[in-house]
Amino acid sequence: MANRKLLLLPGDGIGPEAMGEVRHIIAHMNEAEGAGFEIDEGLVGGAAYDAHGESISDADMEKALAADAVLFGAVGGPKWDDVPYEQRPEAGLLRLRKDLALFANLRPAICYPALADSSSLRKDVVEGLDILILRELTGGVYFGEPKEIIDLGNGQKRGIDTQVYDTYEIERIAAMAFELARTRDNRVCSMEKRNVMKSGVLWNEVVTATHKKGYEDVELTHMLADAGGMQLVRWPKQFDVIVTDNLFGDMLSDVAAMLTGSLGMLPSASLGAPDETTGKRKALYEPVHGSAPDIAGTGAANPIAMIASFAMCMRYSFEMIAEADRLEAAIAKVLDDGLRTGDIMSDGMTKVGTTEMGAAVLEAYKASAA
Ligand SMILES: NC(=O)c1ccc[n+]([C@@H]2O[C@H](COP(=O)([O-])OP(=O)(O)OC[C@H]3O[C@@H](n4cnc5c(N)ncnc54)[C@H](O)[C@@H]3O)[C@@H](O)[C@H]2O)c1
Ligand SMILES: CC(C)[C@H](C(=O)O)[C@@H](O)C(=O)O
Ligand SMILES: [Mg+2]
Repeated sequence: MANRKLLLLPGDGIGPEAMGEVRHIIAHMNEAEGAGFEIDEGLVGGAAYDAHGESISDADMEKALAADAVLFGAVGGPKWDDVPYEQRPEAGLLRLRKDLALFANLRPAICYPALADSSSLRKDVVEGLDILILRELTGGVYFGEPKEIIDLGNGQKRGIDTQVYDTYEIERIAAMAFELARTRDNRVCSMEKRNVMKSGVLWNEVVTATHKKGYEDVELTHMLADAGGMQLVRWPKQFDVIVTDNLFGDMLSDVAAMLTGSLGMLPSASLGAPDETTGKRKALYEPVHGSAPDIAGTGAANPIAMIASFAMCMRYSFEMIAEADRLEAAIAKVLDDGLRTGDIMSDGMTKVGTTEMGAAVLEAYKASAA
């Protein structure tokens, strides 16, 4: 039996609720298909803060470093609004990204056929949509120094964040964008704000230079990130792969989420560089959505983003392509059958909660066994 080490970090709010559905899928795969997932668990976010006063412990960081892949739920919520900035729940996620060196965040936005009517945009704008936002994840304004609030002594304070990018950080994400594009429609659009930001000027230069180093078969275009946001809602199907920095990628992927119907639909994969000896990448898989405090505890959360994140985990970390395809097809099947959580509900459909949706996906997965 294959030995596949997975660390589950369910986190806060709807994180544990959505993760519960993935747990059932993993249990089935271990029992019925000999998948050999070896599960460990840890605490992150507010749950970790409540247990030991920090958003992730060194012991759980060690587990994350030792795992083949990490499955992450969501962190945050009003309960922790007043904890010190360094210990806020979100800091646990940022530490995981930084310490595991997960520089590449793949955020696919796919509009399932059954949901073409659920977007706030017209059906013809989103129907058949399949784009990939590749977000740089360990640099930029998220991690640049200085990052502080200073007292100016005249009754004023100054908040400072620093946007920093070095050549190598842009090169490696650009190369990844070109490589991913080759597996898709072979087109990359790079987004920055070179008209305002020096880091944008460098980003544009380095992406262009990287393109010339063996990637000229891929079509490369550039767009200012604000115009990119506009084009994403005007005619998103013009894009294939969008490569952009940490902050623009955060915002543009939430915009892209609404093209698919709901934030509850969007999975993501965060990958590091291949290990020099084993070739394996460190990896963390998480839904794009947060802890959704407004619906946490009500059993209404859509578990599809979390389940689809597990499908990405099988695809990218374990080369379980057939299983990933089957799980994604199972999601499409339950949507075709008319099952909907509240966030994607529309007239004539059957409203279900988290557990019913998760169970239906698992049944559809089981039914697709060869
Ligand atoms: N990766 C993460 O852990 C992550 C990501 C984003 C936000 N957050 C944190 O989550 C907290 C809440 O942030 P927010 O409200 O801005 O964003 P959010 O993504 O938690 O929620 C935004 C809206 O989308 C809805 N929604 C999100 N996921 C859903 C799902 N699976 N099913 C149904 N509806 C869903 C919510 O009910 C809410 O109305 C904050 O503390 C924030 O920092 C964490
Ligand atoms: C929770 C927060 C730190 C995170 C981010 O800003 O990257 C989230 O919004 C995301 O998109 O994963
Ligand atoms: Mg975000």
